Amino acid sequence: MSETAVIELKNVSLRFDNTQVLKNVNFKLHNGEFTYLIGPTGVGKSSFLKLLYRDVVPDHGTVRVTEYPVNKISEREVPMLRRRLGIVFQDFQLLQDRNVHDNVAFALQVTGEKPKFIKQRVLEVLTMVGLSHRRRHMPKDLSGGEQQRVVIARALANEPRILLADEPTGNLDPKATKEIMELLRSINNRGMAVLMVTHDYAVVKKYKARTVRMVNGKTQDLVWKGEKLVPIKS
Ligand SMILES: Nc1ncnc2c1ncn2[C@@H]1O[C@H](COP(=O)(O)OP(=O)(O)OP(=O)(O)O)[C@@H](O)[C@H]1O
Repeated sequence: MSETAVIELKNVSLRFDNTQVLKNVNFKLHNGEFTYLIGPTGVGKSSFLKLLYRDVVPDHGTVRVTEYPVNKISEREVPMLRRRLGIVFQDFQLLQDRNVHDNVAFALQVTGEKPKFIKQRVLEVLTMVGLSHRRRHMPKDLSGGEQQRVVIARALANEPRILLADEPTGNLDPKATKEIMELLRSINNRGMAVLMVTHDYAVVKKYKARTVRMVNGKTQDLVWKGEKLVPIKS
């Protein structure tokens, strides 16, 4: 694994009205690394992700995503930054009036790709997630796990450097959770960095990877000690 950081936060603080969400946070995600971000409800995990795709800007500190100094770029550069990131949420957010192919194609149309390339790339990413045979189906005719795989295919369409996943298994049963985790791990094995927010301790335990907890506005790296996740001693 390369030691190059694809995400770097330096001394980042973020506050909403009376809530101090992050306090002087330093964090790195390296190229090709898989990392879980865990922590109780309301601690600021989603806000952390929002900082990366410039949905919110920090009060202090710097955020870098690949070559983009996120809090310094102009509005014009935000779409380019976002192309570096594939984003997957818990609620599938597929367009219900378009079939699977067209949902994935949409991500490529908005970035101005040519129809011939779009057709080829959609087939490629749907094959990667094991759903090319379902490309003419409507989202409502797919299971939850299949819908989430379409969302992942859509997130991969523009060849991002990093996949951000906010509770990607949150709405899924154990079988679908297993499929999604195996898919995310295989995407990571092809070299893509993955930052996954989760509440699911069973998932973190079964598919072990670097685990970072958010607590009191800080991030803290954890390690497995027997059956328990404990802070790394600094
Ligand atoms: N746009 C906003 N305006 C004001 N407060 C906000 C805003 N977004 C988030 N917050 C507050 O910031 C804190 C962190 O919220 P965030 O959604 O990042 O937490 P979370 O760890 O992702 O929670 P959950 O696990 O429930 O999704 C919460 O107290 C929330 O109410």
